[in-house]
Amino acid sequence: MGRTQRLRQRRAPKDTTHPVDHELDSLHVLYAHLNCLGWRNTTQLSALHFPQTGRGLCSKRQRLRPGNELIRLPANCLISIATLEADDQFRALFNKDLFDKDARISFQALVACYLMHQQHLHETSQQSTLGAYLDTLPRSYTMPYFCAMSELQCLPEALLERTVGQNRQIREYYQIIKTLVGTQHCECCGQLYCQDIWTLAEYKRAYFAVNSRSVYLNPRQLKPARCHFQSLLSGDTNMALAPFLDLFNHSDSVQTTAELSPNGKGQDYVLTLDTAAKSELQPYEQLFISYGALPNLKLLTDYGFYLERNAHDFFEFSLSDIEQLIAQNRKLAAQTYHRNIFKFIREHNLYDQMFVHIDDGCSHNLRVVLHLIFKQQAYFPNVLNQIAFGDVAQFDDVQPELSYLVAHKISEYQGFVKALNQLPQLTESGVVARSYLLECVRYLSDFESSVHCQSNE
Ligand SMILES: C[S@@+](CC[C@H](N)C(=O)[O-])C[C@H]1O[C@@H](n2cnc3c(N)ncnc32)[C@H](O)[C@@H]1O
Repeated sequence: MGRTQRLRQRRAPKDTTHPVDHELDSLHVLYAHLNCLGWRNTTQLSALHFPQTGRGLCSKRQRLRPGNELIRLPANCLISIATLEADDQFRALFNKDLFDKDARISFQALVACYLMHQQHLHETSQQSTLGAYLDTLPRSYTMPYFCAMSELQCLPEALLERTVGQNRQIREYYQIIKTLVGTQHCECCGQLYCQDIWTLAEYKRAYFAVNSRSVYLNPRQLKPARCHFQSLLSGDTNMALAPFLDLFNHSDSVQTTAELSPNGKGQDYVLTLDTAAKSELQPYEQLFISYGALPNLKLLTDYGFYLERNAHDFFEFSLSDIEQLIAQNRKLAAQTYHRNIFKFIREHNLYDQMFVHIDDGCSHNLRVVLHLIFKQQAYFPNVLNQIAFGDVAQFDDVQPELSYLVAHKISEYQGFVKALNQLPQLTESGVVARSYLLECVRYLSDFESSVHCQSNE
């Protein structure tokens, strides 16, 4: 055994593993490719498999502290609007004369097309400039969007709503892309674009690759003065894919900043660690970045994972949750309610932001809505003034109803978990969704216990 290998064996902690061979190969090709583009891996980052998160990044040699740069990637390594605009072959697929102001797509949807375009070049002629990057992308994703139909039937409304929204959006964009590009044949293989190459299944995968791996950019940065795609796009070109940098996983206990910074010749995309739970991160310890102050529902539906005891989590209720509670709870069902109370709440948008937070308690809107439904005795000509300007304490009398609502939700989510457990098998997305539901049950149970602890104090 050589000296390097002995050192490696000594240093790598037992609970991490190196990526498997084919992944290692593609990562090496990517290092080399980025190196040619000017990336110097000054923090000696390396990809490993970590038991909690799967593939992620650590530094092999450096100890990193808040204030240190995590990575400095030359801007020409990013896949941004500048990359798409500079690619003649890709631009030629989109005939400007066919752009329609009533049928636009997001920049994210266009970048997904670019990934498919490069993937096809990579597969058919090995001529993609992004081949090295494409080979490092995950082969599958774990958002509920990719759940089997039988699993979707066991998921709560809040998850389904988002998944259905994503599906609507993806299909709308795909239809527009089909109209623009679909009937063209590929020059190198003769196949029809949307029928054979950019299939809907491929598009979905590419869409979520971009959704879960892109970094934010100021919309004016890296955008050429003349933009072929301008009148096709519905929003800003405020994101980019960042090869290798997109191997950082997310944590709620770090703060990081990202900025484009001049480097003498051009610009670098620099990620800096601002704060972390520890004052120093050791070699081989996983390095995390922050994707934002995101609750678990968003992490699950957009990124396909959730965090246990996520500091940014909260649990949101809908008005129909309260309607269902009334229908199912004998005591509440026996009560009489104002005939138009739900209409009134809907008309005045009082049902927005009805949530509980483990430290902050019940949100103002949820308290007000529970009060209006369960406590307001007379009709309320002046109730909106009271809500906006009145004494908040007057809405404090809803603790029993809040407890019923939380208990109702816990039992509903336990029911969904049970239904998932009864399926003969689960997809990867189904497994992640089931553990997310259990985390929600844990969150709500802890919320309920903390409320009781407070009232006993
Ligand atoms: C930008 S990528 C990060 C690298 C990714 N793990 C990989 O191997 O390609 C984002 C994806 O990583 C995963 N991820 C990020 N943070 C995570 C975490 N804290 N726990 C589990 N998975 C995480 C999710 O699948 C997410 O969609």
